[in-house]
Formats: sequence, structure tokens, C-alpha cells
Amino acid sequence: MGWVGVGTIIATAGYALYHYPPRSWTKSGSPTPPEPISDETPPSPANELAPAKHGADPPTPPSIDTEKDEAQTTPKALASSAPPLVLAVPALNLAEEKDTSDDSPPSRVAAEQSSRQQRMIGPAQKPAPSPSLATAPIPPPQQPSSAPPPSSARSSSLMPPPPVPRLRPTAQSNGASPTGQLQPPRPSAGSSLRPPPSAASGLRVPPSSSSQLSSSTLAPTAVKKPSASSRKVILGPGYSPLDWAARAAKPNNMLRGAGLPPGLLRVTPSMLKTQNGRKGRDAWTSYLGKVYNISPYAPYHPGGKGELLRGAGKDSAQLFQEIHPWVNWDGILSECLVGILVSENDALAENNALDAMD
Ligand code: HEM
Repeated sequence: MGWVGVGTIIATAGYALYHYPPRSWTKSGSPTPPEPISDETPPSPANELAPAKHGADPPTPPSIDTEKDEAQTTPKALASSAPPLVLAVPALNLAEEKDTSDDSPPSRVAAEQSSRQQRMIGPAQKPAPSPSLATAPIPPPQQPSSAPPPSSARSSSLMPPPPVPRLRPTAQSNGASPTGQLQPPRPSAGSSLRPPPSAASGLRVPPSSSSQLSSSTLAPTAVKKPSASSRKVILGPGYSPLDWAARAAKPNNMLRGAGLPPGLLRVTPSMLKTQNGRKGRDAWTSYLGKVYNISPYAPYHPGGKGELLRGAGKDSAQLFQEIHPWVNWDGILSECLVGILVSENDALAENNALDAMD
């Protein structure tokens, strides 16, 4: 609007100068040139602005505005519309060719150029009226090529470009939150990785059950206390029942005792009483009419040596039956058999009978 105002002011000034020229122009006869021009171009102010423009500043604001509006739509028409004016507008052609090459195909450019040419000719319908008209359209294309038209054309061509789609895919890729571009690590992965803990918790169940089972299973055994009747002792190394069995199985094991005659002895209670395991003698005991030397078995007795020797020099049948009647006495002490138990009377009578025979 500012340029239009300035243009109108200049036009009015030119119009005033034209109708009321100064005396200096009339005296020297210089005003002759404006007269023919006025005859050829009566109405349009733009054509009148051309002479004032040459006399004034180079930019020529009014012509620029008029051409500016037209240049936004079809700036290319000027380059091809005036082939004879190409000499005066070398730079103008380059700028317009760039715009046409960038935006529209050659057929479209030709159509626009033809329409532009018709517009430039306007109502006068004269192809190349005067140098003033020729110069008038020339400057506008130069300036619009520098600032306004390219910006509008470029802006229109750059409107759709890629930056927006770049931002959208990132947001879409991130997914849920529009602002959360820094939220790629999603808790879902964490939630998907949390099953191990659940598995761990699942593994925790067995321990509890095992502890319960262990407690339940160990409770009876742990709580179980040896009864008062159980008086087993810890045997020394090499004195287990198997060791005794191995020793008894050997021939000439000498388990009956050293210095005894072969065969079974007739042992009276008095004799048995003297074999109590004291003073270097073996401990004998009787069970069901048989006399056994228990001294070799004493270290192997599970109830201990003291318990076993409680029956030394006497009959152990009562004690044995009270403690462990299930034990196989003969199977353990077969090799320890000394003789048979006989009464005193029987032994005395037998001795008397032998003396009588002599
Ligand atoms: C004087 C006679 C005896 C006495 C006082 C006596 C005493 C004992 C005692 C107190 C126990 C421990 C029982 C327990 O803790 O449950 C025991 C175990 C045993 N005694 Fe005797 N004992 C005698 C004679 C014998 C004889 C002559 C033999 C072999 C023929 C023998 C073989 C055993 C055996 C094999 C055991 C282990 C039983 C088991 O594992 O349950 N005992 N005895």
C-alpha cells in the first residue's frame, strides 16, 4: 500500500507537471517530448510513471507493485513475451527461467507466457509501443525475481516437505505418549522379564514344602530319645558283630581258652564259680546246661563288657532272657563252648566210681 501511495503521488505530480509545466521547460522547448507521449498513451498512469521514474530513483515503486501482483501468478511471461527486449533484460530471463524450470513444464510455461504477453499489451493492443513501455515491465521482473515471487513459489513448493513426516514416524514408533520420545524402554519388557521372579517365587514354594516335610519327617526321629532300657555302647574299631563273626569262623581260634583238654569238660557249679574272669582267669557262664567262655566275646558285646560279665562264673539264663531273648546265643558263642554243666554230686559220685575201678 505504501508503494501504491507513493506511486499515486508521483503520478499526480507528473500529471501536474505535464499540465502545468515550469517556465524553464517552455522557454527552452524541452517539453516537446511529453506531448507526443501523451498522444500515444492517454489514460494509463503506469505509462506516465515511466518518464518520471527515469528522472527519479531507479527502483520505480509503483511499477513494481503492479508487476508484483502479476508476477506472483505468471512471472515467466515477461521473458518470452518480449523477444526484442532480450538485449535489455539478460538477467531477467535467467531468473524467470529458473522459476519456470523449477515449477512448471515447458507447455505450461508457453501458455503462461502467451497470457502474460496479452496482459502486458493490455487495452492499447500494441506489441512494442515505446521505450518507456519496454522499460516499464523490465525492472519489475528483476526485483520480484530477487525477493517476492521466488519466496512465494519456493514456499509453495516447500510446503509439503519431509520434516513433518520425520517427526510423525518417531512419535508413532514411540507409540503411546506423544511427548515421551525418551520412553522407548517400556515397562512391558520389564513386565515380560519379571516372570523369572515369579518362577523364583514358584521355586520358593518347594523349599517351604520341603522344610515342612523335613520338619515333619525329622521330628519323630529327632525327638525320639533312647529309652532307658536301651543300653547299647559304642564299640571300638574292629569289634563289630561282623568282626566277631569273622574271628569265630577261623580255625584254631582258641576261643574256648588256652590249656584245656580236647573235648567237652564236666563243669560243676563250683568249678564254674571259680571261672569269673578275675585273677587272669577266663569268664565262664552257663546257659541251658552248657558252659561258654565269654571272655573273648566281651569286647564285642553290644551292651558292653560290664553287662556281659554280670553272668560270669554262674548261670546267665535269667539275665539273658530278661534283656534280649531274641538273640541267638549258640550261633554267636558256638566256638566258645567249654563243656557241660554237671552237679557236684554227680561229679563226686563219678570220681568215687573211677577210684574203685583202680
Ligand atoms: C550275663 C548276661 C548278659 C547281660 C547282662 C547282657 C546285657 C545286654 C544289654 C544291657 C544289652 C543292650 C540292650 C539294648 O540296648 O537294647 C545287650 C545287647 C546285646 N547282647 Fe547282651 N547281655 C548278656 C549276655 C549276652 C550273651 C551271652 C550274648 C551272646 C550270646 C549277648 C548278645 C547281645 C547282643 C547281640 C545284643 C544287641 C541286641 C540288639 O541289637 O538289640 N548278650 N546285652
